[in-house]
Amino acid sequence: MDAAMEQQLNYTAIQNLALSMVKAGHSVYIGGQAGCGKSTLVTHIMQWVENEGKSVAFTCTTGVACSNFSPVC
Ligand SMILES: Nc1ncnc2c1ncn2[C@@H]1O[C@H](COP(=O)(O)OP(=O)(O)OP(=O)(O)O)[C@@H](O)[C@H]1O
Repeated sequence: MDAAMEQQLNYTAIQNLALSMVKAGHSVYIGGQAGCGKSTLVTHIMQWVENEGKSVAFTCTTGVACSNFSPVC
């Protein structure tokens, strides 16, 4: 994900914190109430990882959960 993409999304402070921690190489648990932006952030983290030339392994506990990530599942 490039800087323009991050700017366009206008992430919240907590989304930016999680993103910066991922970029720093930390393992991050992303949780929160329904609709707070978890899936949006995870999708863009996956895009960022791929843009870094790395592979992404993505799993969900159910098919319904995975349906939120149609571009990758
Ligand atoms: N920083 C943001 N600013 C504005 N809208 C946002 C932001 N992050 C996410 N959204 C929007 O909020 C909506 C809910 O986001 P998302 O589906 O990522 O939430 P979620 O936490 O994964 O929800 P759920 O727990 O129900 O699966 C989407 O329409 C998404 O585009």
